[in-house]
Amino acid sequence: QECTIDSKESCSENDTHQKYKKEINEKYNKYLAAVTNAEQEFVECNRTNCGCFSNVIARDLKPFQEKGISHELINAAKVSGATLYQIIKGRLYRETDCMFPSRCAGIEHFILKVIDKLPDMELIINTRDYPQSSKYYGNMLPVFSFSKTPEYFDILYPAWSFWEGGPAISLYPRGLGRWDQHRVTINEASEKYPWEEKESLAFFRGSRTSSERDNLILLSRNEPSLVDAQYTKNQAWKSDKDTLDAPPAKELSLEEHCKYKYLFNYRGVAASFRHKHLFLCRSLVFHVGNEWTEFYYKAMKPWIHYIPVPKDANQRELKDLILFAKENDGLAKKIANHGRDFIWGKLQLSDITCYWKKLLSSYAKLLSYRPTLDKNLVEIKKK
Ligand SMILES: O=c1ccn([C@@H]2O[C@H](COP(=O)(O)OP(=O)(O)O[C@H]3O[C@H](CO)[C@@H](O)[C@H](O)[C@H]3O)[C@@H](O)[C@H]2O)c(=O)[nH]1
Repeated sequence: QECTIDSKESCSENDTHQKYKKEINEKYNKYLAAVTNAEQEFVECNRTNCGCFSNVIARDLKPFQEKGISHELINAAKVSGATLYQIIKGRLYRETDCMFPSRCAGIEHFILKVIDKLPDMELIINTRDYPQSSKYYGNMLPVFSFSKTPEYFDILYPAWSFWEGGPAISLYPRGLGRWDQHRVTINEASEKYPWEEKESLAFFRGSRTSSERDNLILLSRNEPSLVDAQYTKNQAWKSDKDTLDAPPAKELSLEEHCKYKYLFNYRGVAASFRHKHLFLCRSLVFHVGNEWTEFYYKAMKPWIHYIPVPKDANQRELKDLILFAKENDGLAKKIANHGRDFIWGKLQLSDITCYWKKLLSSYAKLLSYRPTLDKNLVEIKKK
């Protein structure tokens, strides 16, 4: 039997070490080649008129271009958890009921900012986490959702949590939100913990909304000097089983995340709101999986702005990627700064407003009828 890292029986101790060194070198070379490749292909996007994200609007609206969006299609798109809105003569109207009132408020905040520049239209906004218009079953529906995978037709809009309505945890009892304020406080924390003074640990705190997170939690239990990743409670927590057979960890603020060099981002039910915050720490973001996205993810590039991690990475693969970052500290710092500069410079609150305006203006052009005011709706006014 051949001596390999996984079948160690026929190895002498020296053999195993040599084999491991060879394998890890090959892996590191593969990662370094990926960096070189990404750097050669990378073109900085232009923020003017939300140019970094326009291609997402074009992509999401394209399927509806040929036939346009009829009144019947809008009616069909009234799926559960989705809310009908109308914009008529520069005023915003909505169904009386919204499944998640603070999410609706977080959406309305932005629409009201640009309302006088928008033509008449009606639209269906899904306030649940999960997208609604599958490419594999049912009809193609013009539903607006904050997150999706390539398997959905949903039209992406900037999440409510840029303003309010994000997940409520004990640290943020009114819900994560106010991106403008988090930007300032996390930026301050990043200055308090510059790269050279950060702890050389991989870090994660969050609840078990997806089992994809398990391998990092297990690696942390096996190698606490490399990773500190622990599950916290969420509202669905009933027993230690829900935190992978360990007591729930204490929550740590997003600012406190900045103490650590390597921050992991995982999907939850859909994309996770932690994603944009992690970059502000000027820590290196390890972004796991590439299926679940929000509107701005596509503009960020693997190996340029973050370290891409396969969604099914086992403990060994996770460990190798973290070790790679530790061994290549200058490169790790460069990617961390690049990711931070993107989010700091190109994902400002004004970019969110800009995206909403461009998205709704482009969407309205696809309506094949002139909407008239539905008397059952209520007017939503600026607060
Ligand atoms: O110690 C902690 C624990 C959590 N958080 C933050 O709290 C939020 C919620 O975290 P978590 O409980 O892990 O939930 P997620 O899985 O990230 O998000 C869930 O909630 C979102 C909004 O409801 C959905 O969009 C996601 O798809 C869903 O998985 C995130 O922004 C975390 O960064 C902290 O800041 N410190």
